[in-house]
Amino acid sequence: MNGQPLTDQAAPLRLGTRRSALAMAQSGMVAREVTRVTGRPVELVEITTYGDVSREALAQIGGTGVFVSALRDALLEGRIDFAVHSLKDLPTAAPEGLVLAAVPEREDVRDALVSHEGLGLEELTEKLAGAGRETRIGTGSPRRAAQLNAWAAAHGASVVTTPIRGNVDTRIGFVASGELDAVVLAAAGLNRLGRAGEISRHLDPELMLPAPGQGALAIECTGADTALAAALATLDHAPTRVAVTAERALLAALEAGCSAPVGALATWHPGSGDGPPELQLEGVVGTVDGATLLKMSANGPLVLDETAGQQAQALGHALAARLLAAGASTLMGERAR
Ligand SMILES: NCc1[nH]cc(CCC(=O)O)c1CC(=O)O
Repeated sequence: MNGQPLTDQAAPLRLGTRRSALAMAQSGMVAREVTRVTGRPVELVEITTYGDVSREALAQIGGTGVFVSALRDALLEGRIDFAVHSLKDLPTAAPEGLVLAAVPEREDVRDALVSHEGLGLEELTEKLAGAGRETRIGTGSPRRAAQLNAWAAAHGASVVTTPIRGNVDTRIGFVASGELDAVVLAAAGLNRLGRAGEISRHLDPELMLPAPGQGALAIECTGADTALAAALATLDHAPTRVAVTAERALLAALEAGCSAPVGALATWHPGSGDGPPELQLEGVVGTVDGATLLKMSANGPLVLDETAGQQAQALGHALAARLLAAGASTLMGERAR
């Protein structure tokens, strides 16, 4: 064999990551997996992204990869060997010069409520209504606000959604301090931080469709090191990759960014008889005040072969076309073209 010199093989691989507790936790998990499949040590290289330093509301700055661009620059400049992102923070446009080497198996896709006294939405709003006041729920996400407000309207509950930002401690801190009655966070994040015990209730996707790609990670590299790309590819989980492909195709076709009030969830179901499994894609678009929620689903048999990605994209595009025909773009607000 005349592969790379031994010293290179033994050199640590450089994993680029954001420095938040959540990013470090999920990057640490990926690092252990990469060491397992390559036999090489992995060192974490902390990169500060614009999303980490800007105090602007995400709804204002989001949609253009504010958590991602600095990591991609580091990849393209050769300062790191691969990057780990939360898939839901990745813009849908494929970046020049980079490959999505792997989408590992997804964590819990659901959003979670962390509330005063651990109450569920119904009990919480009823209790506070009894005390003569509205329920204040913190979330910086228009998608979550839209669906919370729609739930409140349907249940005759008085809910006020308040934009918040910050890391998990900051957000949960608003509930602990009594400033807010509840906050909504991704269950996957709390699980990966070992803080699942702080979840009061998981929100059923019926009530709260997650963000496209929620709960999944993305491992990105340049592909120049083909041996590394091949090793990373062994961490790919095809059912997850195909599901998030459908969700992201829907998002892309709606021309919505990660900060738009759009939810999507693709789930696998057994096919009929001997047929292939079915991929079901649900999508929601709404107004932040929850006055209108447009919710639709599409499904189709899908074989997990080399055309699976295209089939999933077609499913996402078809659902987007139906949502747009029903007026989705008006709901999301006029977009620059
Ligand atoms: N927008 C920030 C972000 N990106 C990914 C997650 C959670 C983890 C995941 O979805 O994989 C979070 C925090 C949150 O939504 O509570």
